[in-house]
Amino acid sequence: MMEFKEIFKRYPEHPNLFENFSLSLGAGEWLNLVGPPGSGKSTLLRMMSGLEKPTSGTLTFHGQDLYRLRASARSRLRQRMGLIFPDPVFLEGHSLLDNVALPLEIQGLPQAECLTRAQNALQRVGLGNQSSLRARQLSQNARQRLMVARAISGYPVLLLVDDFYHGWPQEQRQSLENLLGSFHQGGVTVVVASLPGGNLLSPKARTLTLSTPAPHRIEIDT
Ligand SMILES: Nc1ncnc2c1ncn2[C@@H]1O[C@H](COP(=O)(O)OP(=O)(O)OP(=O)(O)O)[C@@H](O)[C@H]1O
Repeated sequence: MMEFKEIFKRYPEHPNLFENFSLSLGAGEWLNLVGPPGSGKSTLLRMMSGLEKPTSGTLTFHGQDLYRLRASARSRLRQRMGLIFPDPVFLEGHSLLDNVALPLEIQGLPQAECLTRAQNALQRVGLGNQSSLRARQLSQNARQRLMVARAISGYPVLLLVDDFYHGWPQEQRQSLENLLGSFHQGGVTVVVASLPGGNLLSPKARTLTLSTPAPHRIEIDT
């Protein structure tokens, strides 16, 4: 479903973060992406999500070259991804329901369906009873759960998760693990980026280790 071919990624202070990097991600796969801080996990996730253009190389998603598409076509393709990243941006003065439903409406789905999907997604992350609260009223933890609701409401085929859940109460982490597991069981491809030992990593899945120092080429452990 996703293919990195001969990808190079350079930042001014990191001129060879990824160098001739290739990776194939199969449909329905769960990939653990593990490495210490600064090893490039978030950069790799952002490249996958269509938000960070590689310096060179080809990145295809469902056979389409993500970074050679026009912006509008790329954002249509990105609607098939669910992003669970740190520091989400919300409509702070709007309700939780709006925050999940409006992106679906922008995709052109009928309003009634958007509202039903949004309410169901909020329910699944434990915010079902708070759907009329404003986003700005939420605790940090609840904001992260709101982001998960937004990510799953679009019925993604690919979930990209930057694991920042170390501080979560055990019960909520377990429920996020279960939620990701149930999506994966339903055929969704999942990529989890985490520090070594992260809770959301699947022990049965393929692991890509980004060790430091870069450059990263192809280093797949199983
Ligand atoms: N937008 C950017 N501009 C310049 N350099 C960047 C940018 N994003 C990342 N980097 C650099 O690339 C390297 C990898 O960063 P990245 O955030 O991808 O690593 P990470 O493994 O996700 O780290 P962490 O676990 O701390 O989030 C770092 O040295 C960082 O300074």
